[in-house]
Amino acid sequence: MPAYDYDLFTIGAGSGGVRASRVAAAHGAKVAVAEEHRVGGTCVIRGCVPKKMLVYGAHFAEDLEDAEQFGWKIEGKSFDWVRLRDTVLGDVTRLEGLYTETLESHGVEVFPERAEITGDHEITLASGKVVTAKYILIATGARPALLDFPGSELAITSNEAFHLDALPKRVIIAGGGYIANEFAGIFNEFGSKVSIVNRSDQLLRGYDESLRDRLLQISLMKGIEFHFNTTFKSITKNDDGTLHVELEGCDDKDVDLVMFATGRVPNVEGLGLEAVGVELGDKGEIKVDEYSRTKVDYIYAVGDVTNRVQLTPVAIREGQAFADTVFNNDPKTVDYNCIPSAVFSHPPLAGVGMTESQARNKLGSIKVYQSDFRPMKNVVAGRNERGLYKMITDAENGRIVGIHMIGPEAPEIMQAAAVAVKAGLTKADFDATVAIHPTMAEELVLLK
Ligand SMILES: Cc1cc2nc3c(=O)[nH]c(=O)nc-3n(C[C@H](O)[C@H](O)[C@H](O)COP(=O)(O)OP(=O)(O)OC[C@H]3O[C@@H](n4cnc5c(N)ncnc54)[C@H](O)[C@@H]3O)c2cc1C
Ligand SMILES: NC(=O)c1ccc[n+]([C@@H]2O[C@H](COP(=O)([O-])OP(=O)(O)OC[C@H]3O[C@@H](n4cnc5c(N)ncnc54)[C@H](O)[C@@H]3O)[C@@H](O)[C@H]2O)c1
Repeated sequence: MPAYDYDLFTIGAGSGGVRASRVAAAHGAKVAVAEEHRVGGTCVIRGCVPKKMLVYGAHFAEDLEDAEQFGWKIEGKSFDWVRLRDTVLGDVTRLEGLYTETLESHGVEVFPERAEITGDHEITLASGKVVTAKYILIATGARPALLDFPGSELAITSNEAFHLDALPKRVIIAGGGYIANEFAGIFNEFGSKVSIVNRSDQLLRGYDESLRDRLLQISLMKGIEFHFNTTFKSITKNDDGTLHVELEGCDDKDVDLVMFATGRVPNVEGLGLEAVGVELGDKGEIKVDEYSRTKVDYIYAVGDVTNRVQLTPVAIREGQAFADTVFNNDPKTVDYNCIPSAVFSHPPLAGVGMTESQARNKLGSIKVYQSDFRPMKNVVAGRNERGLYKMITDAENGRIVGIHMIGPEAPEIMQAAAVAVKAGLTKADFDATVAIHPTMAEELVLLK
């Protein structure tokens, strides 16, 4: 047996890499991790966490507006983007410190630099240092996909959105998925004129059709513009520094900012994967088996770089399962069935299990229960915005196969409802549960 410098070398200290490294070290392994940007990865540094803080900040716009109906007179209110931006960035730095501390307190050595595989069991760091490891874990995540057309380099991505010097008066967001809808809500609440430009006529593919329609309706009502079946021809800079955007499918637009939110591509380039025999799939993702092992028996990969489900809790589970399997002799796989998810749009939406059309195709005979209601707070505020909850059951046995919700706090409510769906409960189990009144969540046990 050759002697290696480390039992495990992890490339990438994001959601998957941090969990895997920490747990492997707790199981007694000698572990090092390399991070080329900042410890914490996408989710902590420029994803879920700062995004959610901006969503909170943005929502005050509506709360302050609604407050008047509840008797509050708020004079001279104004919004300071730089103050919010710096508060968020400050908290991100605090979290980065905590993640680094957790790694170090578990005895994981952290290299703040890029790493590449340069030979069998061999990793070379940007500084030139060469180390060896018995196992290598690739947890390099993904990066924003960029569109390619004349002037496309003038656009930003979510990476830059957290650092803007000023809010754009007018912004075009390309794409119709998670990031496009979340940032459309954020910018719109802050007062920017938002236009979503989407190449297809579908938003948020994979979510239940009724929720997608409802989000579109409400977003239009809030003043967000949508241009479907529209593509980019060019972006040029006007004399005053604003951007002229030529579009195919709708009129040209002059805006202050264009942001691409058109998916994410796995970070596999320049890692030396081909040379050691790691196999890639059609989208450039690392191909792995159910234990996250690549074609090379000592190289594993977890998280977005494998393009299974691009969500932080999934990357974390994959990292945990890898560490338990390899370093605790406790083979574990991740169960991808019934993963709940949410879009932190305004209002947010959330889903678990099959959508109505998926269930109809798969099961044939289904029952759909739904509640289309105006939350009490919206009624008092005079806000004409309705929530929609849907439950899809297998008509044969009443088992719930999907729950879908749009409305205030939908993701918070969904986390608990997802336990019931995962556990295979039936509509009758929900009916047997006494409501908590008055709540929005009680709609779930009162569905007709
Ligand atoms: C704007 C945005 C919002 C999001 N919101 C949510 C949300 O609300 N909920 C949710 O569940 N998910 C959300 N996600 C997705 C989530 O962030 C990812 O699924 C998750 O971070 C994936 O974790 P990972 O460990 O695979 O990769 P990452 O967290 O991306 O970590 C990979 C790390 O590897 C580093 N790296 C890459 N190559 C190298 C190299 N050669 N050497 C050294 N280091 C390297 C990178 O710098 C990075 O830090 C969001 C993503 C974005 C972009
Ligand atoms: N709340 C959350 O959990 C959350 C939030 C943000 C991001 N994420 C994760 O990050 C991933 C990336 O987010 P996203 O919004 O960039 O991706 P997405 O897959 O949700 O949406 C991508 C959008 O871009 C469009 N698109 C793709 N290629 C295009 C092209 N060449 N030209 C024009 N349009 C194109 C698609 O039609 C789609 O509407 C998500 O899939 C998700 O897994 C999760």
